[in-house]
Amino acid sequence: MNRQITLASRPAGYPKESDFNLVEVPVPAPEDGEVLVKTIYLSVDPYMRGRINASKSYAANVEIDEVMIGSVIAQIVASKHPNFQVGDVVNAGIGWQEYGVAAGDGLRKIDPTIAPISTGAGILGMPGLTAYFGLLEIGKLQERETVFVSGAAGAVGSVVGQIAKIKGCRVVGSAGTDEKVAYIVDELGFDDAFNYKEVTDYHEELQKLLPDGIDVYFDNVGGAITDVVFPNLRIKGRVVICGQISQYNLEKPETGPRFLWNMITKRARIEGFLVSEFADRHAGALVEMSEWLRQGKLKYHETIEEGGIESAPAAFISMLKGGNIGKQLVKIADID
Ligand SMILES: NC(=O)C1=CN([C@@H]2O[C@H](COP(=O)(O)OP(=O)(O)OC[C@H]3O[C@@H](n4cnc5c(N)ncnc54)[C@H](OP(=O)(O)O)[C@@H]3O)[C@@H](O)[C@H]2O)C=CC1
Ligand SMILES: CCCCCC(=O)/C=C/[C@@H]1[C@@H](C/C=C\CCCC(=O)O)[C@@H](O)C[C@H]1O
Repeated sequence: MNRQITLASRPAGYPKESDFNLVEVPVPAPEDGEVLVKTIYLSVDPYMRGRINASKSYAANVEIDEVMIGSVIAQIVASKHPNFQVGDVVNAGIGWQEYGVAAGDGLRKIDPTIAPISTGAGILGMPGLTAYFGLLEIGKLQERETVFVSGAAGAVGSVVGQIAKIKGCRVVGSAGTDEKVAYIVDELGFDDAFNYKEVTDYHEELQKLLPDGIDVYFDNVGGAITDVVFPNLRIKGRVVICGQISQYNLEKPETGPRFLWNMITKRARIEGFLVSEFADRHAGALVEMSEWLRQGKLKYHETIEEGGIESAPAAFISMLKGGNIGKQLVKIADID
């Protein structure tokens, strides 16, 4: 049998475990052009919070009793596609379930000789690519500039800071615990960082840590931290809107930012993006990122919930509340 997590109810505020159901269905069979995969690691990501709301956003919602949306690192157990063999490891968008059928066309193979396969959902997957394209293409980062990244100890933010260091920049990050602050400074090489839950005056903190101002702000969180970036921008600064996680679980959205006149005086630019816009360049970026990983210029951490498919809701809620360092995954099965 195949165990799946379905959406039971639409959460108000933070999701609860009771917003999800565990159900059992028969394992499906692949048709021509398809593969049957067994999930090894399940990825839980912030964007999933938006997909379980009632109101439509930029992408389709998960309906009640539907399997939760998501991508997995999985092993092929049956193949009816000429390019895939039993045993191959792939990244497949089958959602929160132990087994699933996926179309072979467009499926990304994971090379287990480069790094552990779990990285295909993290530093060598969608979050790593988000950092790469957000910083280099949207942020147009130049050597020796100054960078501030919020959500700096997470899957995306931790890579943003390291790429900025590779480019010779001064990098400051914000994160929600002292352990995370120590991790990004001591392990990842950020120049400085602060715990946004302890610091009360963000403006004063940014003036202290980045006294010459910010060339590129990589925004993963939005809210009060983002508000105070605007007066701290340098001339021609760039604000990259990657995510706004501080707002995803609010029942009533906050107002702001109210410092946008700084965009005029600083002749600055603000731009949102989706990593999927760069899909035709993902493969090339992964080659460069893999090489940085091999050279030790990029490091990563994963927070892995070992409790199987039934623990996916708890891992998702924990990630939304800051329980992860680096990429949050759920281990579903061992690889054969
Ligand atoms: N534009 C795009 O294409 C993409 C955008 N994203 C966005 O990037 C951001 C980071 O994603 P990802 O790296 O996967 O997730 P993370 O690994 O960073 O995990 C989420 C983190 O968000 C932080 N957080 C939660 N609530 C708040 C809050 N109120 N204020 C500040 N921080 C908070 C927590 O860390 P802490 O302990 O520091 O609070 C938590 O660990 C998200 O906003 C996501 O939506 C991700 C992928 C693609
Ligand atoms: C208003 C909500 C903003 C949410 C921003 C965000 O987090 C967007 C993320 C996705 C992202 C990932 C979506 C699917 C995962 C693909 C599977 C994989 O490669 O591992 C990207 O694809 C565009 C946004 O939908």
